[in-house]
Order: sequence, then structure tokens, then C-alpha cells
Amino acid sequence: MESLLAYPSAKVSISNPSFSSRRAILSGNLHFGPRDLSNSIRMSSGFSPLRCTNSPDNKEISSVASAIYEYQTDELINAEEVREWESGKSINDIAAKQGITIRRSCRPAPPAGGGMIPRNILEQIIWDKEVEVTQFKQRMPLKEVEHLIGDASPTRDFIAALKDSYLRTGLPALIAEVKKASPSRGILRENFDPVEIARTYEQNGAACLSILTDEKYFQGSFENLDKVRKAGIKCPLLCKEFIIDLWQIYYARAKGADAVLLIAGVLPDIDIKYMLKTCRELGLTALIEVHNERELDRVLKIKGVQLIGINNRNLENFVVEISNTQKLLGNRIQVIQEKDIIVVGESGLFTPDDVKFVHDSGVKAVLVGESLIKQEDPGLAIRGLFGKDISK
Ligand SMILES: O=C(O)c1ccccc1NCC(=O)[C@H](O)[C@H](O)COP(=O)(O)O
Repeated sequence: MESLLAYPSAKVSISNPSFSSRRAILSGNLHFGPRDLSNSIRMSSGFSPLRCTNSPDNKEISSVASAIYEYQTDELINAEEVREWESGKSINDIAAKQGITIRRSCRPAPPAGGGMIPRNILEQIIWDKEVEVTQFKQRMPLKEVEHLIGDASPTRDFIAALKDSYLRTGLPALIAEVKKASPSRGILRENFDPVEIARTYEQNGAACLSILTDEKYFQGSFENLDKVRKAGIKCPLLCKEFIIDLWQIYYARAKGADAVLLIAGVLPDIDIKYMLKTCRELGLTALIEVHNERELDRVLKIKGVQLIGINNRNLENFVVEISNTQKLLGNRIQVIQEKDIIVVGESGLFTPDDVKFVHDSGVKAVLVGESLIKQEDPGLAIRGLFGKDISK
């Protein structure tokens, strides 16, 4: 269930799974991560039952579908990270090799001393998230979440909404953020009614909405996401969460998300690949967020990426520079266009000139929080941001 590299202590050997055990896994309905794949390989040799819902001989699986499935799964099983992990490398060493500085599975320092001190706010958030997700999973195991998904409405097409808006207005499509507070800015809005804000954003031309669900640092909640979804708002919804575990993706889907955020500065490539696969299975769009060239180059190499966010805010020190979008897109714009990837400019956008600047740099969508939510009328603020009414 959890991401491959999240729990290195549970390492298992998958070097040479037999053909038949591979077939058993590949033809199953996988709802777990590569490490669980490897567990299953061992399980199939008698340790415990396989967690596959389809039998190896399921005739309903088309040969084309299973060939694609086999290819994708082989790619995950044979990933370099998996081999490194097997040979004893720690999750943090593997991530560091990809330029990821956020360390995982660290024991925070107790008041009495010992343990580790987070290096920055993002690392602090991730360590807290690891504890929070473990508790969430204990309270609501995946089976229950899957039950909720069974009752959920179909997802809406996040990317189509962005493209339609861009074609209609000729301006970057707006993903308007419903956020009460943030670590860098504190409380952004005292009088905070997520449904009312979401509605006014929609009426004033937002293509999609981003709903903060993190409670501790952003005063958001999954309840807000659920409420907005159930209030009849039609804009597709991004679950703005610090995702480190597949469970959160399932939960986001159950609570009404149409898209989820994956942060490349936190997740190694193999996690992103596996999470993308899970998103596809659940009908969700993944917005993959990058902050620097190295992260962007990593993400551009991953197959199936459709939406990339360039965050102008450095999440480690809070410095916001909208020129970051231009710097990163630079000579990569052609590759991005060839791959039909939509780029979202994120953070620090306040004026029509800011929007024009990132548009000229190559983005087709913008993600905006503070400059809208702080205004008395966040809907009217959209007109101020674009310099015109974008609702028609
Ligand atoms: O905004 C923060 O303080 C922050 C701190 C740590 C991790 C993430 C953080 N923000 C997330 C975002 O980047 C923004 O919510 C989003 O891009 C909108 O930015 P803005 O328009 O500047 O509110």
C-alpha cells in the first residue's frame, strides 16, 4: 500500500521472481505499491495469500491490456531504485541521488534530546505527515476507503477543464486555491467558508479549484474537500496535500478529488511512477510539482506525465520568485509541447503583468491562492488578477 521507499525496514527480495509468480501478479488488480508487488512474489511461494483479485487465467483480460500492464509493472519491479534498495541502500540515500534533500522515516527529536532535527519547514511537514498518515490508516484501513470510493461520483476531467478555459479566454486557465492559512503567510482569511469561496471562484471564471486539506500547517481539511464537492460546484477539484503514501490518493478520491498533487522534491521517481499508475486506475489527474531544473528534468523523463506545476515558491525557505517559471521552462519548452504537457505557474502571482509574464514563459494555467483569498471579494479579485472578466 505505502510507497515503495517509505518503509525500508520491510525490504524483500524480488531479484528473480519466477515467470509464473510474475504472471500471477501481473494479471491481478494491483492496488498496492511495488514493495507490495515484491511481497506478493514471496507470498506466492507459500508465505501468505496473494492479494490479487483476478486469477492468472482470467480470460477477460485482453492480451493488449495485459501486455501493457506487464510492461509497466516490469518497469517498476526492475527500477534502479528497487535494485539499490535491495542491495542495502537507504531510502534517503536513494532519494538524495535524485537531488531530493527531504529525508524520510526520521525519528524527530523528543524534548529530552536525541533524534533528528528537521532542516526546513517542508521536511518538518513531511515528518508530521508520516505520523498523521499512519494514524489515518489505522483508523480507516484501505478496504474501508475503497468502499467509500465505490459510492463516489465519477471524477471530472481536470485537464480538459484547463484546456477549455485556455481556448475560451486565450489566457492561462485559473486554478483558484481555497486556503485559509499557510506556513509562510499565517492566517490569510479569518472569515473562511470554503464552499462560499469555491462558488464565487467558479462564478468568476476559475477553471478548476485547489482545496488545501492539510490541517496542521494550512488549516485545511478533507471535510472541506468533501463539502465543496457535495455543494454542486462543477469545477474539477485538486486535493492540495503532501502525498507520501498511496493511501492518501485513495482517500482523496473518496473525498471528491479529481486531481492530486505530487511533489517531486519529496518523492523519488519510482514513487511518482507508481502513484501516477494509481491515479490512472482511480481516474485522477496528477499535478506533479517541481521547483528547480533538476526536478523538472526528472519529471520530463517519466512516461505518462500530463500536468506539471512550476512552483515559484521555494518550499524550503519561502522565497518567491516568479522568474523561476521562465528560468525552468527556458529551452525545455519544445520538449514540453511535443509531449503535450500542460505547465501550471504556481505561487506569487498578484497582477495582470505577473500572469502575462508566466504566460509568455509558456504556462497555460496558473495556480493562485494568496492574491485572491486575501481580498474582501475573492471572486472580484479574479478580475483584478487578469485585468478583465474571464467568466464569459
Ligand atoms: O505557502 C507556503 O507557505 C508553503 C509552505 C510549505 C509548503 C507549501 C507551501 N505553499 C503551497 C503553495 O505553493 C501555494 O499554496 C500555491 O502555489 C499558491 O501560492 P500563492 O498564490 O502564493 O498563495
